[in-house]
Amino acid sequence: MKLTVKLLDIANRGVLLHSTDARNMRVRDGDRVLVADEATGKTAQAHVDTTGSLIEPGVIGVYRPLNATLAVDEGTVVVVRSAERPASLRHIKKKMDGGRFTKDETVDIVRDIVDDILSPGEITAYVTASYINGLDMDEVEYLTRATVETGERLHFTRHPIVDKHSIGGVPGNKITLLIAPIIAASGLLIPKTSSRAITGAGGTADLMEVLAPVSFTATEVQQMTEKVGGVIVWGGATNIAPADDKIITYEYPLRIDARGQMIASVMAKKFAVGADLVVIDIPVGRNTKIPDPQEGRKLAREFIEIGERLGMRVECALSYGESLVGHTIGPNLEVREALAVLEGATEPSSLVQKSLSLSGIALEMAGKAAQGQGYQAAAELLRSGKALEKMRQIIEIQGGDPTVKAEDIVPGEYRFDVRAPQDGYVIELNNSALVTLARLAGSPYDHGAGLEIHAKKGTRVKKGDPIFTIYAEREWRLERAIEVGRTLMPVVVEGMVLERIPHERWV
Ligand SMILES: O=P(O)(O)OC[C@H]1O[C@H](OP(=O)(O)O)[C@H](O)[C@@H]1O
Ligand SMILES: O=c1cc[nH]c(=O)[nH]1
Repeated sequence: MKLTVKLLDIANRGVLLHSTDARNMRVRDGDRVLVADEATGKTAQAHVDTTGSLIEPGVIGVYRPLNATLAVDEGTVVVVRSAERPASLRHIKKKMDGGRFTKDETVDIVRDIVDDILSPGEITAYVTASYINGLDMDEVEYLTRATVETGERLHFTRHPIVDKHSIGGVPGNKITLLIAPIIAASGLLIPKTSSRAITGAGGTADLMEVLAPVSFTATEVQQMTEKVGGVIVWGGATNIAPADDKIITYEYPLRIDARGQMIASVMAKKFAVGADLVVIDIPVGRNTKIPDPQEGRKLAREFIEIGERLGMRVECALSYGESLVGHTIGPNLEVREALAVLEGATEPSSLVQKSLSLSGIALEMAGKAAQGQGYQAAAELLRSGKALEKMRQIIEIQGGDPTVKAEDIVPGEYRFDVRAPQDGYVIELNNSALVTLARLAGSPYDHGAGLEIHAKKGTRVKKGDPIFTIYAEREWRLERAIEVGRTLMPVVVEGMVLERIPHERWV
């Protein structure tokens, strides 16, 4: 059918048809059409929305991303016809039924995700099918390679390129803000790209954004890394492994991290930046992604195997994930805590030790420290202030204020202290419930939102002592967090039935 173009500023790969035209073409909402500009021969596939009022029959509303491909002007007459569903939908259905993806099927799916051919619902179906039925090592390798090949890669002349990645799953995991500057301060190159929150209340990209912009092109990432030794940027803005960030967008609401998807997601980003040496942090423990250490060891071997297949040397660290790293959850609170350590604070020991241990492994792998001396070498880079100086250079080159101090970074103005209802010992801090409260308080979008824990596991508390404080930038969010907190009660004080088991509220 020939329709006249009206350009619409809508940010998804779609078109708007008048319901009369749609009916005549036998297409419905959510179906696909092929739009062709006969003058230029350009064609593009798009999802259909229909309307009875926003446009007239004979007109087609072309959304901005589609016009990025079509490049038609307002008023152009284009040919529109119904398009069949992409093959990748059949592959997703196959996984739902327990089948295995072939290499080509994996490429189809990843390409259709990157090119916005698959709708949000269809990508969620892909993530869910992979989450339920899993991926074997070949499927993970295909997925890793396809995720790399559909994006840009960095090519450094200097080697080795070092990188680290946490699979996440433990709240407060702000260690990259320490590890990246320590590694760079040692003279090694670390082009660190991070994702935003997946299952937590603040991904490293969300944290770093407090200090400096995190959206850069692949070329800029390479140039900045070559200049100062390292960066901490948001992978989703770089076109490095573009499928990764799109898939993570649909894992976030469900708070899932499909296992095989996770391995491929992490290893694709490491491979795409040209990493030679990679340290993977695998938090294990209740309420993490890997509750069982045995499962953690298996996952570690799989990371190492995929590294072998792609030519990267990988070492993994199973880390304590039973309770949060440090004492804070949420962007400003976490950045304040990490910056304080760079400035010389020796607490919280969980944050310092985990950061130095992982940095130490990287330094030993790169030959910057003898076996077993990595921790000490990292500690010296921290103690000497070299890591702080390097972090200032990273902040500056990314366009932030290099003179920022920890005390400058403050949490939201609304706060509520959750107090111990009775004397006793804190015997549990439920990670998942803490994340739920932090998200309810507004984290990571409201940088000032989050939690500060005053009494970690094993701490003796008296009736009335504050156990943790909830911060928010908006009063109604604080109220909501308090309300839900009353039922979720993420802290158990010995001898008190504080841990009700409500039906979990997902946010
Ligand atoms: O939200 P959850 O699932 O905890 O994990 C996601 C976080 O873990 C990784 O951190 P890093 O890049 O190694 O610092 C990712 O990049 C992301 O920031
Ligand atoms: O970057 C990450 C971290 C955890 N899980 C992912 O899928 N990607």
